[in-house]
Amino acid sequence: MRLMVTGGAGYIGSVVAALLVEAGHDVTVLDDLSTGHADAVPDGARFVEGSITEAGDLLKEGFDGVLHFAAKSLVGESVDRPGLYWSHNLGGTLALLEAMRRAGVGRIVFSSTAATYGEPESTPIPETAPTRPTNPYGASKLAVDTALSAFAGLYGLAAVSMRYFNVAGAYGRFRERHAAETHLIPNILKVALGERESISVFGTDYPTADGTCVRDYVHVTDLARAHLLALDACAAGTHTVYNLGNGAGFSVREVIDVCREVTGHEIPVEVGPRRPGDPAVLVASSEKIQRELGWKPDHTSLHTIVRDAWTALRS
Ligand SMILES: NC(=O)c1ccc[n+]([C@@H]2O[C@H](COP(=O)([O-])OP(=O)(O)OC[C@H]3O[C@@H](n4cnc5c(N)ncnc54)[C@H](O)[C@@H]3O)[C@@H](O)[C@H]2O)c1
Ligand SMILES: O=c1ccn([C@@H]2O[C@H](COP(=O)(O)OP(=O)(O)O[C@H]3O[C@H](CO)[C@H](O)[C@H](O)[C@H]3O)[C@@H](O)[C@H]2O)c(=O)[nH]1
Repeated sequence: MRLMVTGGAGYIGSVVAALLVEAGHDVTVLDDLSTGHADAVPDGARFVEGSITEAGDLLKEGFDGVLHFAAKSLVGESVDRPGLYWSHNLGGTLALLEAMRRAGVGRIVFSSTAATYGEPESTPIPETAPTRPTNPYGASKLAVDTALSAFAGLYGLAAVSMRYFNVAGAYGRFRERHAAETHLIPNILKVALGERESISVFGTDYPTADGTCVRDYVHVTDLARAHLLALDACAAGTHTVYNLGNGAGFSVREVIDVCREVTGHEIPVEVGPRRPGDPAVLVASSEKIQRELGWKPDHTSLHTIVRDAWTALRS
């Protein structure tokens, strides 16, 4: 297929672009490099520097589908600058959807997020759980999911929203490389590399076994493979939502222990206050995508996820 990957110079988009090229697709990456890196675009993919708000002319070249990763995705920043998140994530995506409609591009796979659910009533979280986002980032992604349903119903768009839980690990050289890094695993590994003194643990008074937050870490390669399945399964006039996670939760302290094992570094810890808006436990039920598309995570061991991130970081 001839495919456009928005945000393909970023962490997850670059891994998906690499897998698409390997699978023989004709891939064009559209990325404004606001948080991505031109050298993360895989060999064999064409790179166009630009915004999703200006995708119209490019789309008219003729594409079979779009994989849409481009977004602002820092929860804390979204609380401080909600307008930026609404205009960038919702406004930007609406412009992209209109341009796709005008160009006759009828298929999209979209990066949604566990943040659309907010504080869950129970875990693991299925796709049928209430969506009550607790920050503008999650709200803007949920609004896009709603728009995708409308475009599917009105214009026959084939759309899939992938709700990622905590994405981690690396695929070869393709790794997480954010200038303003907020995610737990890359920040712990910076301590092991000597780029940070210690890791702050945000809260030890949660109602969990060791008092720290529990998250579901999914390997980026497993996550990326799911996109290829979704692309094939897209059906005209339907919008389908899938959760993507490992189905197992690890606490912040458990993650730090695994990072110690993998790196051999003592990783000093500082206990800090809770980070506003962090739910205690977020674990996915990925039963729907396993049942409907036959997806199964291969790299479920946290040790493997951290090892791959560590190897890529040092290469
Ligand atoms: N990393 C996670 O754990 C996680 C979890 C849930 C959802 N997501 C979603 O997955 C997607 C990818 O996340 P990531 O971690 O790879 O982020 P990233 O910041 O590494 O990648 C995003 C890419 O999009 C580009 N971009 C941003 N705005 C753009 C625009 N208007 N036009 C063109 N390019 C633009 C950036 O330059 C960057 O290369 C995002 O939509 C994010 O919300 C990520
Ligand atoms: O330096 C740090 C960084 C994080 N944490 C903790 O580690 C856990 C994981 O935090 P991350 O920032 O790595 O990930 P989040 O769970 O906050 O965010 C992820 O899940 C969200 C859904 O709620 C969004 O989808 C978001 O894009 C995705 O990265 C949280 O409990 C957080 O409080 C620390 O203790 N110290």
